[in-house]
Amino acid sequence: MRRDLAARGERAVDTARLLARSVLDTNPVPDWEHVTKVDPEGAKKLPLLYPLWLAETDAVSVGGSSDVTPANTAAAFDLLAPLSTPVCHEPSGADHVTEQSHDVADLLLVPEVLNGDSEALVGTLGTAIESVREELAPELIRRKASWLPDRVADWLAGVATSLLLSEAAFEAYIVQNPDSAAARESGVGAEDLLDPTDAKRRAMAADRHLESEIVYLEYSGTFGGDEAVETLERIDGALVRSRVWYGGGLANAEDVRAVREAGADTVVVGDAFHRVAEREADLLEQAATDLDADASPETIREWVADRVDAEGSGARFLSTVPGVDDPVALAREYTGTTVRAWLELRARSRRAREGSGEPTVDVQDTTLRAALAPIVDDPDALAAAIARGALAGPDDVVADGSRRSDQLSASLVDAGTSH
Ligand SMILES: CC(C)=CCC/C(C)=C/CC/C(C)=C/CC/C(C)=C/COP(=O)(O)OP(=O)(O)O
Ligand SMILES: O=P(O)(O)OC[C@@H](O)CO
Repeated sequence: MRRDLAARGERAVDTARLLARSVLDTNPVPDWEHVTKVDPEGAKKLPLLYPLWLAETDAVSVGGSSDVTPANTAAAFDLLAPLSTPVCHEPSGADHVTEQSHDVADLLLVPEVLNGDSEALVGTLGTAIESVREELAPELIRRKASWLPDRVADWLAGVATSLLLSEAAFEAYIVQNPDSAAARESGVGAEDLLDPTDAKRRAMAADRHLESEIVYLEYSGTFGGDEAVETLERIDGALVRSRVWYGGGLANAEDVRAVREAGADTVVVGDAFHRVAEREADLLEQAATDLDADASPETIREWVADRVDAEGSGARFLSTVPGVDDPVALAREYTGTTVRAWLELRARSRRAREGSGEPTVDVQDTTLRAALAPIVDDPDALAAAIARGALAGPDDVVADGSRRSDQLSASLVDAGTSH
């Protein structure tokens, strides 16, 4: 009798849960329109004033499928932690999840590939869960409460592991570009690509069986075109709870509109953002040759206007953000501020080296600090972190013990000699 009652109670809870899943939006992943993927690998740089560009996106996701390490992940989080924009962590290996990544990230995104090898579906995930349960969580509890009896500490480690996973959002990837690093890492070959009908069926399985918070159509590095649009249209309306994310090759408003109209809730942009930093490195070098350290804002504005247009990387990145009305004007504004900030930092860094010999830069009353003030809570700390990042050469040890970063587009290490 008691068992009957308990079973009936449980069934009622299940029914309520099912009903809630279908009627209410119980998905903890916000309905973001635009996510920028920041790859921590050293070859992928950040623009010097990355907080300005990233203030336009709804969320940042830190992760990449190759050459990501615990160290470059930590360095990326050091730079991104002070932003007001939400930051997600998308690890591609168990050891990328650390106490720091957990503290800084607003959301843990766990990839599982629906059309790759079993390692990329559940193998790496199993290894990661084991490592959290048996290493990360016990270490954390030992550090925070070394006095706890072993059995209690072990029980708490189990609870902490369950909590981490219950708060995570699972991403069911459909990887459709066999030439991408993501495909190589997840064992997706040409024979594994899915046509729109099969993609929809697996998306439905991910939504209703795996309960994945995100179904991610991934063309990493290339735009999926008509095939992606057709797949999204097929998936659209078939899912109950999962958000649909599209990523791959987005660098203009037209393609963004096409995938959004086809049913993508969120577009993810990676390469187009890192290209802003790539192009910026050359531009700053040129600016240091063409312009005086104390060039007026007007002179800088004209210099930038001659070099930044709709085909430039800044405008292309901003054109992928649905809320940005005039990408060229905004790209000119951000690039102008970057050039001013850079010329100023170079001059200050040179003066500091000539004076005390110390490679430090005072960021008070700088263009850098002023540009950050409206968009973050602690502009002093962030300006100092950026200046430090630009000052740190690949072999420098940063005096205050913070991690080195070679992720910024430009370095002040060798920049103090001209002008
Ligand atoms: C649960 C915890 C603690 C950790 C999770 C660890 C897991 C499950 C990692 C998943 C490994 C995996 C399946 C990796 C491949 C996933 C993938 C398609 C990533 C997308 O990579 P991109 O961000 O596109 O990278 P690129 O831009 O470098 O191609
Ligand atoms: O780098 P791109 O081609 O923009 O792709 C974004 C993202 O889907 C990669 O995981």
